[in-house]
Amino acid sequence: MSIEIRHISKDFGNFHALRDVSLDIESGELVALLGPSGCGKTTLLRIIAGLETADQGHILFNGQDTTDKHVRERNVGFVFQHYALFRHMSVFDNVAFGLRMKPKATRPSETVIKQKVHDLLGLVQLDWLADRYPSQLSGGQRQRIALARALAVEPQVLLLDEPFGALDAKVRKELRRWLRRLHDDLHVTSIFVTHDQEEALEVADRVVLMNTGKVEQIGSPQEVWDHPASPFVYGFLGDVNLFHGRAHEGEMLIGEDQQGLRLATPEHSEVQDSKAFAYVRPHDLDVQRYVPGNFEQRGIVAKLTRAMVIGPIARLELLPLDASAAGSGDIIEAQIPAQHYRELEFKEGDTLVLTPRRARVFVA
Ligand SMILES: Nc1ncnc2c1ncn2[C@@H]1O[C@H](COP(=O)(O)OP(=O)(O)OP(=O)(O)O)[C@@H](O)[C@H]1O
Repeated sequence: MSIEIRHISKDFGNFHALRDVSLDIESGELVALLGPSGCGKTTLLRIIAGLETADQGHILFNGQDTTDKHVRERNVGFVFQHYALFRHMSVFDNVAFGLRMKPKATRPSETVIKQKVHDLLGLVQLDWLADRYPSQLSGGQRQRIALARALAVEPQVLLLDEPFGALDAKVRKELRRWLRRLHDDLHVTSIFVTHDQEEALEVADRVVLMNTGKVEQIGSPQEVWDHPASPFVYGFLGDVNLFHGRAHEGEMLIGEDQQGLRLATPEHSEVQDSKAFAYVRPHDLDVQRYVPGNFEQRGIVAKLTRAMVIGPIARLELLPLDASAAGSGDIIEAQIPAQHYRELEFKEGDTLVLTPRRARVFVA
C-alpha cells in the first residue's frame, strides 16, 4: 500500500503542530520519522492512522483519499512505546484478539486462528511463550508480542510509535535489527517514529527529518548523513562542531589572526563578506601540536582540556584560544585513532591546532 501525505497542517489552539507536511511513501517501504521531542512526529502518525484529523490536507492510501475512512477501515496495525498488551490475557489470546473481534462474516474459525497465532508467534520467535501472561515477559518480548498482535489482522500499513523507546540500549539494538529482518520478509509498508538518529539510520529505507512541525529533509540514511540539507539536520544527526566566521567569494575565514583558517567553499562563490557557519564532525578534524610563529600551520588553535581513550578511539575536548572561532565557551570535540593519540604524546593542557578535513558551510 502506498501512502501520499498531501499538505497536512494541524494546530492545537495557537500551536502549529504540523505545517504543510507533504511526503510520498512507496508500497513496501520502511520509513522513519525522526526529530526532536515535540516536532510533530506522533501527530503525523496519528493522522495517517485516522486517530486524529488534520486541519488541512489529505492522506491517500493507494491513491484513494482516506479523509472519510474510519480508523477501523484503514487496515492499519499499530505498535506503541508503552505496549498495551491486555494484562489479563495470555500471549496467545492477545495475538488472537484482533482476529476474534472481526465481524462474524470475515472471522476465521478457531482452528484457523490457532494456526495463525502460532505462525505469528513463530515469526517473532516467541512461540514458546504462548501460555504466559504479559507480566511474565521481558520488555523486549512484550514489544515483539505487540508486533505479532498488530500483524495478526494482516494490516496493509504498520505504524510504530517509538516501539523500542522504553527498552535498554542493548535490547533496542537487537530489536531494531530484528525489525529490519522482519520487514524484509513481510514488506508491509511501515512508518516508525523515533527520536534516536542511530535507530532511524540503521533500520529505515528512508528517513524523514522533522523539526517544529515541518519536514527538513527526506532521503536515504546515506543521503541525509552525507548531505544534510540544513544546519538543523547537521546538528541533529550525530555530534558536530560549529565554527563561526565570514564567507567571501568562495572562501570562509575562521579566526582573526594570520594563522586563521581558510576553508574553500566554492558553493558560496557569489557571497560577499557574509556571516557563515562551518559544521565539522569530530572525526573530520585533524589535530597537530601547535608551533608558535609557524605561519604555514593554519588552523584553529585550542587547548586540550580533556582526553578519553575509549577502545580504538581517542576523544579530545578542546577549548579554542580565539573565542570568536567557536561559540564562546564552547568545547570543540575531536576524535582520532587511539593509536595516533598515543604516538603524538598529547597531554592535557597542550596547545594544539585543528584543521577540518571536511566541513559543511552555511551562510547566514
Ligand atoms: N492533543 C493535544 N493538545 C494540545 N497539544 C498537543 C496535543 N497533541 C500534541 N500536542 C503538541 O503538539 C506538539 C507535537 O506533538 P507530538 O506528540 O506530535 O510530538 P513528537 O514529535 O511525537 O514528540 P515526542 O518525541 O516527544 O513524542 C507538542 O508540542 C505537543 O505538546
